[in-house]
Amino acid sequence: MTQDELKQAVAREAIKYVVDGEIVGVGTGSTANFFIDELAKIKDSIKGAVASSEATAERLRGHGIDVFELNQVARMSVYIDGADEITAQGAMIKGGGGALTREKIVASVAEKFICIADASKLVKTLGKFPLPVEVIPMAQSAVARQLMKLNLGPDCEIELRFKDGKPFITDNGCIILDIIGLKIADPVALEAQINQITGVVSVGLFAKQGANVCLLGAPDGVKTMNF
Ligand SMILES: O=C[C@H](O)[C@H](O)[C@H](O)COP(=O)(O)O
Repeated sequence: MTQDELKQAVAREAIKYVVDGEIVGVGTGSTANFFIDELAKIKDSIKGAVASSEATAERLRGHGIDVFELNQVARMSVYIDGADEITAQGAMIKGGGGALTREKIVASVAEKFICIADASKLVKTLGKFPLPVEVIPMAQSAVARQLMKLNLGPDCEIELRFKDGKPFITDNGCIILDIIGLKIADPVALEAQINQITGVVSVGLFAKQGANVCLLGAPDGVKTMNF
C-alpha cells in the first residue's frame, strides 16, 4: 500500500470515533485532509467542526461542513489529527505544516485526541523530525539564544523556517524556528522548558497532553494504540 492509501485507511477508521450530532475538532495536514474528505461523507450526522488552521477551515467549508470558532464551543468529544512523529507512549512532534499552536489549543478542549498516522510516524525516540517552535517575530534572535542555552545536544541546530524563499508565517502571524538534530529523551520536560522561554508562543511537542488513541496505518491493517 502507498503512504496515501495508509493515510486514507486511518482516516476512514477515525470516523468511528466521531459522535453523532456533535462538533468535531479537526487537525491539519495531509492525513487530516483525508479525514476531512471522509467526514464529508457523514456531514449530515454531525453539527460541524472546529478547524486547527485556515487551510483546514477552507477544506471543511469546501465540503459544506459548518465551521465553528473555538470560542463558540464549550466541549468536544474528539480532536482528530495527524503527527510528524509519535512514540509508543503517545507523545508527538507536530507542526510540520506550521499549525502547531492552534492544533494544541483545539486539542486541549477535546476530551480525546485521536492521532491518525501511517506507520512511518511511529518512532522510539522523538527528534529525527525537526521540532517546530512558534515564535513572536520580534523575539526571533532572543528565543534562538535561549534555545541554544538549553544544551540540546552536539548535533543541534536552529533554523528559521522558510517557504517560497521567505520566512514562513503562521496563521497567527508568527515565525517558526525548527530545531534539528535532537534526540528527545524526556519530551514532557523539554516541552515545559521551551514553553517557558519568553517570546515562544508554543512548541510542537505534544507530550504533557499527548494522544489518547493512535490509529496507525500499516500494510497488514490499521493498528489501534491506546495510551
Ligand atoms: O502542522 C501540521 C500538523 O502538525 C500535521 O498534523 C503534521 O505535520 C502531520 O502532517 P501529515 O499528516 O501531512 O504528515
